[in-house]
Amino acid sequence: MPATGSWSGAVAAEPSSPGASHRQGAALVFSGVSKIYGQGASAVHALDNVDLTIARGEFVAIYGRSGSGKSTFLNLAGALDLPTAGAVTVFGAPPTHTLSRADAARLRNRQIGFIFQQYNLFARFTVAENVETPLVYAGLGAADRSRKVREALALVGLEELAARRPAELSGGQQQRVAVARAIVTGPDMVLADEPTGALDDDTGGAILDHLQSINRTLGVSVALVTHDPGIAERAGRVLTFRNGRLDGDERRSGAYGGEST
Ligand SMILES: Nc1ncnc2c1ncn2[C@@H]1O[C@H](COP(=O)(O)OP(=O)(O)OP(=O)(O)O)[C@@H](O)[C@H]1O
Repeated sequence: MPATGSWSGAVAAEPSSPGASHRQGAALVFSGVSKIYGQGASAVHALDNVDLTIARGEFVAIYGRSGSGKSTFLNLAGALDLPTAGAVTVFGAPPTHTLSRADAARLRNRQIGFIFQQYNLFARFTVAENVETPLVYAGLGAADRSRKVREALALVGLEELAARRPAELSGGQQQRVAVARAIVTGPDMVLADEPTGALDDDTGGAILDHLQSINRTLGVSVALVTHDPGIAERAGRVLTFRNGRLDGDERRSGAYGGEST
């Protein structure tokens, strides 16, 4: 595979829009994907020749020890970073390394929702304003934004807290705001990096329940990074990484997303 680790600048075809024919087929394809940070003696092979496909509607745990390559996987899957070699394809769009930065940003905004361990909310914005942010980037009008924000907050049970600021919320409530922000644009896939890592078991379990509900009722694919086996076993499929290699691919019936695979 040719080295692909920078934005080519070439203007790729417009990524598919939600509701288009990509609703059938793969959510995510990794073909011979490697990621090397640094060069020479200090080079770190964070991902090593990874091949995998995640189908539309799956709920997948990305599992492995610290340093196994989980976050690197998520960054490549979300077109936040590029592989050093190989190709990453998201919902049938051209491979991420062929997209311009603008096309990659559009792909992220339209089709991918991100959730992080530390919530990453804007402290000075209200709950509603935080959830509204991706809709502003998407160019929606004020009335549509307001309706979608209300719907997303209702999905996570936070309508009453719309006017508060993040510092006035519990950790679990802040993560529910992050979930609402991740789904407000109607993405096809949610990528979550240790979303329960900062929460106690019960509160974290409630976040997983929200993600399950989004997966089941909206058909949104979910890829959730965790180093916690108890969380991984709730997913319909567990992809285990070890030293940058895909070391296991286990499907479970009856778990989240288990029926759809
Ligand atoms: N920007 C970077 N520069 C250099 N090395 C990096 C960079 N990001 C990650 N790495 C290295 O790549 C390897 C994989 O890191 P990654 O963050 O993907 O692992 P992880 O499984 O998510 O770990 P954790 O569970 O601790 O977050 C590690 O050895 C890490 O030190």
